[in-house]
Amino acid sequence: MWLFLGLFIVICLYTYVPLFKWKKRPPGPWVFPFMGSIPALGKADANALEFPYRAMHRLSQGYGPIMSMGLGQDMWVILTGLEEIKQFSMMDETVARPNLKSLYEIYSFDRPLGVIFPDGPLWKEQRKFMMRTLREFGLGKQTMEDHIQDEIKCSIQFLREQCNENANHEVAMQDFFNLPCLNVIWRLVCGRRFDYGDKRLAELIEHMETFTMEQAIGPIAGISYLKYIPPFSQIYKRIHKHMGIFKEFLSNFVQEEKASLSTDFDRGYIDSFLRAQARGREAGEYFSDQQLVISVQDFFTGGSGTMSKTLAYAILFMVKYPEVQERARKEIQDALGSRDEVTLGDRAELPFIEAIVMEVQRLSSVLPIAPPRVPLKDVMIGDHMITQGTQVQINLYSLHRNQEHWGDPDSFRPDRFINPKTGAVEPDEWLQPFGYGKRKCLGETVAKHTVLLFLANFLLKFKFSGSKLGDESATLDPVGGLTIGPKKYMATVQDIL
Ligand code: HEM
Repeated sequence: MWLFLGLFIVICLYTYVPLFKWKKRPPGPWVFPFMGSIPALGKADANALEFPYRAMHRLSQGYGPIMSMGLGQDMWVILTGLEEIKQFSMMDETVARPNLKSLYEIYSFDRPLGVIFPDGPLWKEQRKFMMRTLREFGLGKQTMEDHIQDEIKCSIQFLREQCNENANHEVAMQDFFNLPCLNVIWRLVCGRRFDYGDKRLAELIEHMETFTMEQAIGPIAGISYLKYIPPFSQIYKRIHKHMGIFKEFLSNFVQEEKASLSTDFDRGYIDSFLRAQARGREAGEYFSDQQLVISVQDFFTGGSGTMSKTLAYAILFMVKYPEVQERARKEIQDALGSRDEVTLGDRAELPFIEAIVMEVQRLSSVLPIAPPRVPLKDVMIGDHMITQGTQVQINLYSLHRNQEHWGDPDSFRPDRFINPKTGAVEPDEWLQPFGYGKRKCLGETVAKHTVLLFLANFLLKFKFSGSKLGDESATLDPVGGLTIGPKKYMATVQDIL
């Protein structure tokens, strides 16, 4: 009994004392031993574990755009206001990531590699290389568009086959874009694609989603001792196993690509990286095989699921708002005349489609919280100081649901992005699905083009409506963890072209 009590007190002190190193913290809820601010999160949102970003957003409405709270044995700052996020994201001192040991064990050979999680010289060098290489490959150029268009053609055929499989022409659309979007990334990585029937493709998605769609991954990554406590210990082991298989697949693939490297041209990112590796020191310090494997993994975990979940939400909104779907289709038909393929060259004629994509990105917030940061020295944001070493969360969901700015943040209203006088689509600074500043998403252009081209071409070829079987499951509530997407929903798919 005394031993148990003693142990409890030691754990409480271990988790509580570090929280009070920081005396004048930004406003925030009470912090309790062991539990930190979890009671306040639970009070703000009964489903706080499922939707932590929503619980934080609700709390911030009382505490303001810079809020502090205790999570695990650390004090965290949550940024939810546009000015605060902009100021913080533009500083050199705030590009670093916290030391997420459990995450590196799961994700990247026990240390931060790739581009999403490292910082310092490795991140600088590799981010620059990735940016340059993606640009050379044709981000926003014809080669990339050709790849996307070809994948769209394959997936249109695939949807036709699926909807003809049953008399009601119903398809579970929440996962439909997983395979095509993984292929868009696969082409970027090596210039090739998988056949949709290839079992490896479905397996890769399963391994990856064990990580990206796990609700508990945020707490496991951020609170170092959770991996020892059930049920988190089992979850940790499961994700570790799946990501191990995923990395092994990529490692083997990288070795095969190395063996067949041609001297004439780069098939994809892997070839460009291998060529830089062969050039040695003049190319940079960090061109190891493991760095390549995790960079490729970053493309998949950062790019594939985010695009496919955005598209799955786009179709769900089309089902829920048939009048928006009809107006969008008419805009496409008017722009194309007798042509039957939407290209990027048609964009100027498709302001409403662009507005729909923006509104879908705002309401879905498929990556609701950017990966955490840690300032390398004390920084002033607004009137508050964030002390060196404090973990910082940038809550993008909060920007997208800000009541004051949007007025009706929970309504689906693409016209909010259309200028009523000119009819042109206008970006809004409060829409930041790709993050802001020095660590902004590297795949923004690929993602924007992919989502727009898929959606427009699918709306031209198919009409989507609710399930004839009276399936009520088409809710807008999300599932997931780091990345979120719609729950399972059936759509009736009518082939119209
Ligand atoms: C709809 C699709 C996408 C969304 C919503 C999205 C969103 C984001 C966000 C919010 C971040 C974090 C920014 C920050 O740390 O402040 C990020 C980082 C990143 N994204 Fe994306 N992304 C998408 C697609 C892609 C694609 C297609 C790729 C690759 C081709 C990609 C590659 C990356 C990489 C490498 C980073 C890390 C950048 C760094 O830390 O320096 N993303 N993305």
